[in-house]
Amino acid sequence: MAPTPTLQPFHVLDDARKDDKALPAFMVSTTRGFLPRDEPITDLPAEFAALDTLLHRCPLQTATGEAGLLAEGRLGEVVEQEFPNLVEHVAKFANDQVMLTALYRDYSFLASSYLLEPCHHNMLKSGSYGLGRSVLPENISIPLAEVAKLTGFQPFMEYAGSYALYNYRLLDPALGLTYDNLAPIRAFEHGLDRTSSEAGFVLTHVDMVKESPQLVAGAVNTLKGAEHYLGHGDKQLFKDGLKEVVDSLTKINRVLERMWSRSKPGEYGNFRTFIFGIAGQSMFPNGVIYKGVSDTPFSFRGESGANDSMVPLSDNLLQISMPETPLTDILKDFRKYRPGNHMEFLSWVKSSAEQVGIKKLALEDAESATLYLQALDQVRDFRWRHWNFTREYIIKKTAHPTATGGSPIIRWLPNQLNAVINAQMEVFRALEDLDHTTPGIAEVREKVTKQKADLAKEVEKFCAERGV
Ligand code: HEM
Ligand SMILES: N[C@@H](CC(=O)c1ccccc1NC=O)C(=O)O
Repeated sequence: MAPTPTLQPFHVLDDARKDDKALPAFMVSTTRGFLPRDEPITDLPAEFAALDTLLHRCPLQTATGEAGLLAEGRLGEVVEQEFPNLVEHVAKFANDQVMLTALYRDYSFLASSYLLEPCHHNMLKSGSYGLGRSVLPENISIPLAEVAKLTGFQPFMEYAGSYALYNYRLLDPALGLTYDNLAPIRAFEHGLDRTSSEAGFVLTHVDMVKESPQLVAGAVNTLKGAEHYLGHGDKQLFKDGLKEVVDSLTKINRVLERMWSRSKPGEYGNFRTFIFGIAGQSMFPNGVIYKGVSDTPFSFRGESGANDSMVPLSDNLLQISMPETPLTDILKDFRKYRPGNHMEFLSWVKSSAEQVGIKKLALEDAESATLYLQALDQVRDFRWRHWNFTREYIIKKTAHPTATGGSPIIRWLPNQLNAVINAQMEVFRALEDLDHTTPGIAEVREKVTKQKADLAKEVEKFCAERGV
C-alpha cells in the first residue's frame, strides 16, 4: 500500500503580529487573510517630507479640490527641477519592513505618475495614449529600486504592495474595517475624495480581501482534512473545509457586485491611464530606462487584479487546470507580482493539493463532489461577474487592445473562465457516473452550459469587430 502523504509544513499566522515591524508587511494569516498584517502606514518620516508633499500636489484633483500637477502637465518639470534624491535616508529603515512598504507605495505612485503623465494629456488631445516617458530619473529610480529590493516587490507599482491593498486608511480606528470607514491614502485622479470612482474602485478591492481570512482557513482545512482522511478514513474535515471555501467565496462575490454602485464605468478610463504597465504597451515600445539603476530598459507589468491572491488560491486548491496556451503563460507571469509570502503560500497550496489529490478525493463520493462543484461555481461566478465589468468598464469604452497588466483584453479573461467551466463539466460527468443528480445540480449544469455558449459568441463578436 502507498504510504499516506504528509503535508509539508507552512506557517499561516494565527496572530498577524501587528507590532513586529521586522516581518514583511504582507504575510498570510487566518485573521487578516491577504490584507497587510496591519493597516498601512499613512505618514512618512520627516526625512521623506518632500516625497509626501509632491504626492499631495500630484493628483488631477488634489484633496483641496484644486487642479494638481498632473492636470497641469507639470509633474515632469517639478520632478526634474525640484525633487531631491532621498535614497540616503532609506538605510535608516532597513529593519522596518512596514515603513519600507509605505515608501515603496509612495515611490511607485510617483514613478507611474511621472511615466504616464504625457499619456493622460495625449488622451485628452487626441483620444489615444501616445508615448509615455521612456526614462525614469535618478531621484525616483534609485530610491524606488532600493525599497523594492529591500521589500521584495518589483520596482514598479504593484497591486498589493501599492495601489490597492496598501492604499487605505481607517477614518476612525475604533470602527475597524468596514467600507464606510475606509479612505484611500494616495490617488491619481479624484481618489482622495472617498466618494469618487477611483476611491470606490480601490476600496472595493480592500472590502473583498477583508473577507479572505475565511478563504485562507477553508483552504488550509480542506488540505488538512484530505490528509486526515487519507490517514484515518474519515472525510468530514475535508468536507467542512470545502464548505468553508464555498461560504467565503460566496461572501467575496457579494462584495464584488458592489463595484457597480461604488465606481462608475464611464469614469474608469480617467484614472486607468496611470495604472498601465510597461510590458506589452504601445506607450513604451522600448521599455523604460531606470537612470542610475541599469542601462538595459525595464519592462514591468502594470497593476492588475490578476495579482490578487484569492482567485489563484482557489485555482490551486481546486486543481483547476488551465490550457497550455500563451494566455496561460501570462497568468503564470502575473505570479511574480505579489508579496513574497503570498507567492510561497500559493505554491504550497498548489503542491499540497497535488500531493493529497484534492480533485480525485472530491470526485469519489456524491457529497464531496457536490461541495467541490459549488466551490468551482463560485470561482466561475467571480470570473463571469468580472468579465461583465471588463465589458462595461473597458471593452465598450476603449479600443486599446491590452489591459493594464499587458494581457490581450478580449481573449485573456475568457481563457480562464472557460477553464473553470470545463472543470465543472468534468464534475457533472463524475456525478453521472456516481448516479447522483438533484434539481440543484441540473440547474447549475444548464446555467453553465448556456454561459459557455454565450461567452464564445461574445468573444467572437468582439474579435470580429476589432479584427483580432
Ligand atoms: C471595474 C472593475 C474591474 C475591472 C474593469 C477589471 C478588469 C480586469 C482586467 C482587464 C484584467 C486582465 C488582466 C490585465 O492584463 O491587467 C483583470 C484581471 C483580474 N482581475 Fe480584475 N477588474 C475589476 C475588478 C476586480 C476586482 C474587484 C477583483 C478582485 C480581487 C479583480 C480580480 C481580478 C483577477 C483575479 C484577475 C485575473 C483573472 C483570472 O485569473 O482569470 N478584478 N481585471
Ligand atoms: N487590468 C485592469 C485593471 C486591474 O485589473 C486592476 C488594477 C489596479 C488595481 C486593481 C485591479 N483590479 C482588477 O482586476 C485594467 O486593464 O483596467
